[in-house]
Amino acid sequence: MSKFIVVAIGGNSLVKDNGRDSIEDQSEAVREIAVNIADLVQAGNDVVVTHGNGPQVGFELRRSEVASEVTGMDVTPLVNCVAGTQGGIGYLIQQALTNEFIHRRLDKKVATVITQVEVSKNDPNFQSPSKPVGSFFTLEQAEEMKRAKPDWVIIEDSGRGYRRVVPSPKPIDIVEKDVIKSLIETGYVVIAVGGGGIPVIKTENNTYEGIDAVIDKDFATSLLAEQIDAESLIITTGVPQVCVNFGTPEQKALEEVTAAEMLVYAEQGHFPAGSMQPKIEASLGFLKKEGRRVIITNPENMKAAMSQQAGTHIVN
Ligand SMILES: Nc1ncnc2c1ncn2[C@@H]1O[C@H](COP(=O)(O)OP(=O)(O)O)[C@@H](O)[C@H]1O
Ligand SMILES: NC(=O)OP(=O)(O)O
Repeated sequence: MSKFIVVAIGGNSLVKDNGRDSIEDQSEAVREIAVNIADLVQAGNDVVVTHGNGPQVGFELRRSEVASEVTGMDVTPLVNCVAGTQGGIGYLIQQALTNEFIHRRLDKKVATVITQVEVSKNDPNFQSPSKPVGSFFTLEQAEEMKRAKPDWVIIEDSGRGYRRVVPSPKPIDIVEKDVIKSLIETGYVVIAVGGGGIPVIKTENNTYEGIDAVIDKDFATSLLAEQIDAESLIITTGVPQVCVNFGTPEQKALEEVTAAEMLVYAEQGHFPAGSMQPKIEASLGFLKKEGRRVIITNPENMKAAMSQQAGTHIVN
């Protein structure tokens, strides 16, 4: 199999106004990202796209909970909210990329694969929710929500406000990996493991069944990149570079660092759980094989980052 670039799009980078969940805003953000991805494809790279859904899956769940309170309809299980957002965001990316290829007269087809990702029902992360979803709250709003919803777990999210968290088990296997590989080998630009994939567990009969959780898309993306033997992983997020001492007067952006150096920064506590830490851990997992490269940057800088002029580059 030839070498591929896997591009992961952060769920937060698709949201402009966190309170609104506007499809118009998401479409615009996706169209901007599609231009950058099309540049990679036009330059001759085989590209696989993955994306997050943290904000969107929380909005979807909340919509369903509020509708249930008003109408008595059943609340949509979290796993189905993941499936819904995977389809909805996949559609936006698929259409934006297809249109970009039409504009450029590039003979490229795009396919989104509904992807199930296996997790263990015994994963300890089911007991300690850590994945931030949905809106950001102020401290006052968070306290009010905790009083109204005693079963919610709410944490502070990287200095950006307070958010509800849900269980986030580690991905073990990508159920549709062979379908994804075949599509890539046939020349498709594939969108897969959206929202970290739909979490499923293996039953005693060796079949699959959904389980309520949101898998971190950075871990699922790293596993996919591993399983298709990708050469590079580009993680796009809300910042142009990874920093040490983030959000303090001593903040310093990282340009090129080795995996060993990044591990030291991680151990020193520079990367918070639920935001930058999973990206770094997923990157270090992918970099265990020689010759690979991870780039972390924002969508605007993706092209410049490919020629080493932007972003944080992590190498072996
Ligand atoms: N050390 C750090 N360097 C850069 N950004 C950081 C750091 N620590 C936390 N962040 C924050 O984490 C965010 C990325 O996490 P998040 O928004 O949850 O990811 P995603 O883009 O996948 O949705 C960045 O946009 C930034 O605000
Ligand atoms: N599922 C997931 O990790 O989404 P975000 O990238 O939006 O946090």
